[in-house]
Amino acid sequence: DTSAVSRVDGAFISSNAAETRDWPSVGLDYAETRYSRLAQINGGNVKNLGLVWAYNLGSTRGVEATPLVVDGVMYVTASWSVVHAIDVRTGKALWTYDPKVPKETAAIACCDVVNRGVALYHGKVFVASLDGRLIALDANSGKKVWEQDTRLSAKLPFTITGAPRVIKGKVMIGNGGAELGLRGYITAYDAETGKQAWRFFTVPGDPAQPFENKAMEMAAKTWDPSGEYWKGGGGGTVWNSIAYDADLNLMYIGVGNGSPWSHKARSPAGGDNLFLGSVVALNPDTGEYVWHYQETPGDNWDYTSTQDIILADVKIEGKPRKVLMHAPKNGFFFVVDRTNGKFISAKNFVDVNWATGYDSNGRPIELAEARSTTTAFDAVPGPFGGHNWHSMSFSPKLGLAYIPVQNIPLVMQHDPSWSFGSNKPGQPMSGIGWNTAMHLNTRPPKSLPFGRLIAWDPIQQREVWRHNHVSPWNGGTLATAGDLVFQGSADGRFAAYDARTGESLWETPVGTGVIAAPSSYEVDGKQYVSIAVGWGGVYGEAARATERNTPGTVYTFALGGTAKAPDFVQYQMSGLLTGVKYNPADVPAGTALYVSHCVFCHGVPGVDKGGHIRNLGYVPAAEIENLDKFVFKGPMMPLGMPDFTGKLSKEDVEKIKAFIQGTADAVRPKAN
Ligand SMILES: O=C(O)c1cc(C(=O)O)c2c(n1)C(=O)C(=O)c1cc(C(=O)O)[nH]c1-2
Ligand SMILES: [Ca+2]
Repeated sequence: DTSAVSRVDGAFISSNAAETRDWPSVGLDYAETRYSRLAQINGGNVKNLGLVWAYNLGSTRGVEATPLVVDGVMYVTASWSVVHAIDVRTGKALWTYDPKVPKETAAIACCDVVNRGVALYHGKVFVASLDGRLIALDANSGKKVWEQDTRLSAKLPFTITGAPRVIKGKVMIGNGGAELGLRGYITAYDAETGKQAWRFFTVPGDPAQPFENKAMEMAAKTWDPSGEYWKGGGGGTVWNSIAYDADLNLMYIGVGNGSPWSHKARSPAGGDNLFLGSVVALNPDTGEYVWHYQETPGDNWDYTSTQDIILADVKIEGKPRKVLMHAPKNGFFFVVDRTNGKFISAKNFVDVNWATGYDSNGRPIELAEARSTTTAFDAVPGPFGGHNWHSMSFSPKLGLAYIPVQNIPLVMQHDPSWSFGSNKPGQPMSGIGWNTAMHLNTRPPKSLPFGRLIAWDPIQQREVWRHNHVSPWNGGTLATAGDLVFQGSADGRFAAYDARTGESLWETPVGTGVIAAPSSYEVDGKQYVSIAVGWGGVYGEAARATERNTPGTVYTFALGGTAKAPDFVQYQMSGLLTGVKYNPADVPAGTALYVSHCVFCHGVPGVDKGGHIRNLGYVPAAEIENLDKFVFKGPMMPLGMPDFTGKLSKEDVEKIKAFIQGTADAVRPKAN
């Protein structure tokens, strides 16, 4: 019943946490545990789990949302921030809402046209749209009640992919865009009216202007103004995690990477660059700074700390402690005292080569080569992170966190020729506004890709078990009181594991790669598990691990479910490109242009196999022969492809063609 959302408020979310019959906020509870206390589905019967219904979201790009469910109604988002309200009892739509995001927004979205879900409060559904709006909908009708533009300016590359959270009647939302160049912040809006309550910036602004608050005055001391970081914004976007402790009246935000990535370019004399790569505790009533813990001082590797923050009460050396747990991109698992931000412990959960560990003050012990400004560094983890936004969960019963971890190799090298807004061939995606001040893969990476699900003991700081996946970029996790861990995978399966041992207990194909996290809830006394699938996210644009390409779909499972899965769609790709005429002398210049305009979406021609965006080494030759017709006001613009008119010349396009066909020729197996 959609009217049940009228009962959702802070007390509802807090009391639901005891039994978790509903799933009323994106991380399930304010502590963001993603631990369902339902145990009807358990290790003994999970093999009888079956499909109850599948719902086609009608999307072809990444789906990252966790389905929220209250009283048998599901609220979930698809690509392009489209909201679907679904009746769990029938699997049918109650309403949908399309915020009609302009398609050209895709060009300023670093990481796919994704959305991680909605928030519910007092009869409203809140969604943040890719183009930077926070929208309140009537939960009954799906009609818009209010809308706010959260951007500082429509001219700046603001996007939103994250789910809002409602804390004490205020809707909290940050944004993305630090790859292109922004100053990060989080804003609170009144849930009823949409009126802005407060805004907290995460990095200092233009020193010619007064500081907004004492926290900014403190932060500014850790930046070198000769880098003129405020011109590009400095970064520190709050694009994913927000947790809340009602007793302490503190909310915790995860702060993103530096903009540009290169520390040297951003802050030439060094400095920690607060609050990049930090967890910051704020007063939710006022947005005032309370404390911070910086996990990556002086970020130089796109090491965001926006990964999920989980709050837990644990015993450490016999003493009960209120902690937060965090596994950010930088590869270390952190346990921090959430009352005061004091470091407790950190240990790497994947191999890392930028630091050997953390000292007792919570500072990383770095390796000098990781900051070399003259040589290339095979960063492990790389900018994709040892763990990205794919949600972790925590079972308080077993004391284990379940983390989708990975390595995606990438070599980084400081680019001394970069200046803010420069667009030079070879600067990664600078043609659509990226500002990394790093060259990438100037030589092939030596580290190897992998993806795993690990169970991590935060007290002992050690891995308890691991399950190896075939590829990086697997889905978020759900832990349950039935001692199960649910997770979807890049190769298109949804599976349950024994939460104690990691043993695979059940799995089902879901038609495409999975990146989102599942949720679990009870309707009419029955426990359900739902997962929204849709391959994509930043890695999934250009790479994939399954031959299936089924549209975005929500699958809902229960014991004894017998529904038939929809027909799965095969990924269509042409053979390796052949026959496009080109001048081999154009290949080097074409390579540099391809890097500055095409590579993050289309991958390396003939090497990558395409994600939800096609690899240009595997398209019909006629399309590459007519490449100019695709890059200048081309037919893919309605799908989000940028128009390169005025950015590339006809000659540039010839050079890019040379690179595409030349690379395809270079990788073609030779007949002997
Ligand atoms: O710095 C930013 O503002 C920002 C934003 C986002 C985003 O909003 O999705 C991502 C990232 N950075 C990022 O570094 C990253 O690895 C990433 C992956 C994804 C995704 O949805 O797959 N988004 C983002
Ligand atoms: Ca980033």
